[in-house]
Amino acid sequence: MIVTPTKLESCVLIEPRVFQDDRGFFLETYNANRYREAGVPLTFVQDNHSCSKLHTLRGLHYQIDRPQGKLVWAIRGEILDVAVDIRRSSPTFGQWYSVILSSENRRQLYVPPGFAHGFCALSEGTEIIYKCTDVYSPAGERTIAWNDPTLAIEWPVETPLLSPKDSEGVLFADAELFD
Ligand SMILES: Cc1cn([C@H]2C[C@H](O)[C@@H](COP(=O)(O)OP(=O)(O)O[C@H]3O[C@@H](C)C(=O)[C@@H](O)[C@H]3O)O2)c(=O)[nH]c1=O
Repeated sequence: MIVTPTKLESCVLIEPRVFQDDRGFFLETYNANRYREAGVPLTFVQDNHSCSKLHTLRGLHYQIDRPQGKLVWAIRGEILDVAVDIRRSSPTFGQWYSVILSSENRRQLYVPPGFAHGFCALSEGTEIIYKCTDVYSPAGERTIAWNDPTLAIEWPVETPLLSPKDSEGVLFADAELFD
């Protein structure tokens, strides 16, 4: 597998080795030993699977009480996946990184704990899987506005399909962040 650091501290892009043969393909989507060496140090305790209509945007999400590291990949269609470093002590605090994850390129993005995460679906019925290093905590959920002017994330659509919660995200400047 190929591991590429991103410009954000501890956030890495992984391209698993894909084995093709007459029957189809095989790949390891997670292997504790190799992913630890790649800079994915924590144990995962929850797996999520979501399906999104074209131009759905989910995010920017994080849990303030139980920060989650997330290993994200697409199994159908493609997304623009976005990680935002919201750790005040980090050298890359306030910076974002985006990458296309698709069922074609098989890339995985590791978004560490202490980051906000979001994505935009670039195809109809886009399905993603992500492993999380901590469990869901509804009371600790926080949402930063996807179109926050300070972060100025370059999204591929101007009027995405949003949940009511994501329509009311708070400004980055007003958000409760990590030390
Ligand atoms: C995230 C989550 C949601 N749910 C429930 C709550 C709700 O009724 C329904 C849909 O939840 P949401 O609208 O929050 O789903 P969604 O907008 O897809 O939330 C996700 O967005 C991406 C960007 C992330 O990074 C994830 O961590 C998560 O926050 O699923 C769980 O039961 N467990 C979970 O872990």
